[in-house]
Order: sequence, then C-alpha cells, then structure tokens
Amino acid sequence: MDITGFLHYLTLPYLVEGLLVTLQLTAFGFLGGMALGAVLAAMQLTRFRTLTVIARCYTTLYRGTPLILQLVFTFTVLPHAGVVLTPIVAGSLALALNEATFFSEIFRSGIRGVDQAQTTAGRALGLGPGALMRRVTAPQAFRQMVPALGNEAVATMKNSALASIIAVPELTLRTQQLASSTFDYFEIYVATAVLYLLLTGAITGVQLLVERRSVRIAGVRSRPLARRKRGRAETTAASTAGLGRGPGTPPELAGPVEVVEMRGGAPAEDGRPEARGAALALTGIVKRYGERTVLDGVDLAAQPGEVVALLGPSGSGKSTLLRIIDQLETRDSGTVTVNGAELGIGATGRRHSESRLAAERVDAGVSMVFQNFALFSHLSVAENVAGPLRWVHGWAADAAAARAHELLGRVGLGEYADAAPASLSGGQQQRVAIARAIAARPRLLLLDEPTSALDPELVAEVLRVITSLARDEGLTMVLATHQLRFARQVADTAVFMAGGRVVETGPAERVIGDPSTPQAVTFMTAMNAAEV
Ligand SMILES: Nc1ncnc2c1ncn2[C@@H]1O[C@H](COP(=O)(O)OP(=O)(O)OP(=O)(O)O)[C@@H](O)[C@H]1O
Repeated sequence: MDITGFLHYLTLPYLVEGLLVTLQLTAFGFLGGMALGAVLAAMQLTRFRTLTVIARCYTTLYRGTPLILQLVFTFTVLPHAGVVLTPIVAGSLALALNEATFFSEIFRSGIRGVDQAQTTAGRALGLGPGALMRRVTAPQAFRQMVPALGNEAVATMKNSALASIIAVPELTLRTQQLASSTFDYFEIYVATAVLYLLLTGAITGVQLLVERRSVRIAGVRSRPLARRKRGRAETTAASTAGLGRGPGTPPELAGPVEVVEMRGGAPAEDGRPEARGAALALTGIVKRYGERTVLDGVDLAAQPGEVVALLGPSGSGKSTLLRIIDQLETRDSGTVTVNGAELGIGATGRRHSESRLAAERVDAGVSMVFQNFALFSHLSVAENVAGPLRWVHGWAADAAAARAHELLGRVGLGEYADAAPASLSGGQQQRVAIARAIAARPRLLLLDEPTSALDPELVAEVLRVITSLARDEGLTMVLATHQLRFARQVADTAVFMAGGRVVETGPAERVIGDPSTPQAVTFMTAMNAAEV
C-alpha cells in the first residue's frame, strides 16, 4: 500500500467533510431515535391498549422492512404528499424512525428488568408514578441499558452509510465517488475504514465512560474495602458469640430482647377488637387470585401504639393482608381505614389512581418494611433514608441528611452512611430499611416477616431494633412473623390466621402461650418445638 497516498486520503478535506456528515446523521438518528423510542416504549408500557397496539404496529412495520427502502420512501414518496426534504434531512429522519424501534425495545427491557421489589418499596415510601420512574426505575434501568445503547450508537453510525442511496454526501458516498474518479481504491478504502474506526472508537470510549459513571452509587464515598469487610465480620462474629452487637449495634439495642409492656387497647376476648379511634381498622377483607380465595372476610383493628403480631402457617394470607393495608395489592371487597382515612377505594367503588394512593399512604402515615429489605441499590445507605424524605415529604436536603444520620446512628449503622447497600450484611440492610421506613415519622408501621430472609445469627440484631421502636416510639405496628418468642415479647395482640381467615385473636401472651382453637394449638406447638 502507498503510505503517502493513504495519509493523503486520510486527511483529505473531501473525505473529512463526508465524515462530518456521517457524524451529523449518526447524531440525528441516535438522538431522534432515542426520543421517539422513549415514546414508543411508554406507549407499550401503558395500560391503554390502543396506544400499545399503535406502538406495536409501528415497531412491526419499521423492524420488518429494510432501512434502504425506508430511506428511499422518505426521500422520494413523501414529496408526493407535499413534504419535500433535503437528502440530509430525509436521511436523518429515516434513520431516527428506524432506530426508534430498537431503542424502544432497549428501554422496555431495561425498565422491565428493574427488580419489582425496588418499585414496590418506592411505592410503599409514598413515591407517585412520576417520582418512582425518575428516582428509582430510570436510574436502575439506565445502568442496565448503557451497553445496549452504545451498541445502538455504533449500529446507527454504520447504518448511516446506507443514506448514500439517496445522495447524502456522507463518508461512504464520498469514498465511492473519489475511488471511481482516482482509481486509488485500496488507499481510499483503507483511509475510509480508519475514519470509521476512529468514530467507532470514540463512541466506545464514551460508552465506557458513561458505563463507569452509571455504576457509581449516588452518595457513596470511596472507603477501603478491607475496613468494610472487617466491620462486617466483627458484627457477625459478635452476633454469633451471643453478644448481640458488633460495631453496628448501638448500646441501647444491645443485650437480650426485653419484654415490652402491653400498651394500646387490648382486644376483647371475643376476637372482634374495638375499632373506634383505631389506628387501623379492616372490615370484611376478601382477596381472590383467580378462583382461589386467599383472604376470606378478615376483620382487624389496632389501637394507636398497639403492636399486633400476625401469625399463621405459610400461605395463610399474612403478607397479602399487609400489602392490602398498604394498598400495594388490590382487594375484592372490604374496607381499610388507617388513622381515620379510608384508603384505596373511593365512593364510586373504583380503586384510586397510583398517584392518589401514594398521597393517601403519606397522609395516613403508613409505612412498610419488607422481607427482602429492598434498599435502593443505586443509592448509598444514607441516600436510601434521606432521598424519600426530600422527594416525597419535601424536606430540605440538610434536614433530610441530618435525619438519615440520626436514624442510622440509632440503628447502629452511622459509620455505614456512605456505603453501598450491597456491601452490608442482610441484618444491617434490614436495619437500614427500618430506618428508611420510619424516617418520615409514620404512625402505622407494617413489617412483613422482617427477619425471614436473614441468617439465624443476624436475626437478633433486627429484632432488637424493632423492639426498641415499639418501646421508645410508641408506633402502631402490624407485623407478620414466624418468631413466636419475639412476637410474645413485643406484641400486645396476636392474630392467628389460617386459610385466609382470622381463627383466633387476643392478647399475645394468651394466644401464643395458651391458644384455644385446635388449629392455633397445632401451629404454636410446632413453632415452639422448632424454636427450641
Ligand atoms: N400474586 C399472586 N398470585 C396468585 N396467588 C398468590 C399471589 N400472591 C400470593 N398468592 C397466594 O396467596 C396465598 C397467601 O399468600 P401470602 O404470601 O399472603 O401468605 P403468608 O401467610 O404471608 O405466607 P408466608 O408465611 O409463606 O409468607 C398463598 O397461597 C399464595 O400462594
């Protein structure tokens, strides 16, 4: 190869101008495709079937026909409808319309790929659909989508070469013109390949940069890994040794779980608790999944400051009931009243919109802790607590950060404020989740088997935090648990459920220690034997 000739063509203004047109086409195709792709993805994710069908038809049409045909169509057929476009505008438009279908699939799969537990936790914290998308779903989906978006940028750039068919003076067209007039095919095509590679290399560089930035966790400051691991090991070792506290457990939460005095209104022995002035009142809750009735007319009430333990065999409906209280699950009939406000269903009998439900959760002061912690993985520990205070409750950044640090200190995790959730043990993550749930000072806290996903040695640290909350905060709590000893100590009232019904209810001490129904006796005996 003639190196001088190659270098001459590599820097030839005629080709470099072609490269700039290629860049322009790529940018229009990519950005326009992204914008339209976002609209198509939203149309396909919406509940409105007509929009979904329109988006699907568009995708099928554009994905199913060659780009070259679309380019010719845009350039030659549209003028018949009175729309005359210059080659470069027609090329950019055709590219964007084509790329949109691929972007829409990337967006859709990115959004669908976000763990549902993360969005459920966001809803439970009072985030409406817009805030949930902006604060939780989009950032998490974006992290997954960056490689595919980089790929699509390269594909758009390569596809732009097809615009030569409608005489767009981009790099490939200019290469062909130059080669056919000079006959220096080899040098010209190698120079063009190098120019394309330079562009591809730049796109890959940008992709890697964005990828590196996007995996960063907001609010996380670098901290030596060895220190984090040591802290974690110490916590585990301390718990295993029965001390109940490592560096992560505050003094007030150390030591054996104390018996908590009965507070709040204990239920009448007939199992129909007093509903007047209740923090929570459920009447006739029915829930069906298809033909299966999983909750069959549940009545329940909790007085302010009362701790209610939901007990019962697996599948008896405890989690479903908690999710219905927090409006994370629909119900077929029955009413849910929290602190005097009926939630979820209006006078017309229709379920409220997600944004209204979010506002109702906040107004009623209900919050929830989940089995699987569900800390937001793209935020630091402190941001998990402070973020929702700012986004949902309108706290100033300083006040939210101060509250987060105060609460993290109280659950013994002050020094982990800047850590990533994934670097914490399960027990520590659950303590952060509890801090997050109580940060906005809810009046009703729901806990769905908060220790069942934890290794046995980590259970005690979480139970201590819950016990301390019940004792010090006077929070009304409804908690589903399989830990009978703990339930007996912390709860005022125990509600035993089986087959979607409340079988027995009464003072926790009595229902757990001396149940009166055969089903409850069998369950308590089995669970007590397992706990020994
Ligand atoms: N989305 C769903 N679709 C269909 N069935 C469901 C769904 N969610 C729960 N169920 C069923 O409802 C019943 C009650 O489930 P739920 O999780 O509320 O029970 P649970 O008492 O909390 O059980 P566990 O103690 O194992 O968590 C179960 O039989 C379960 O299979």
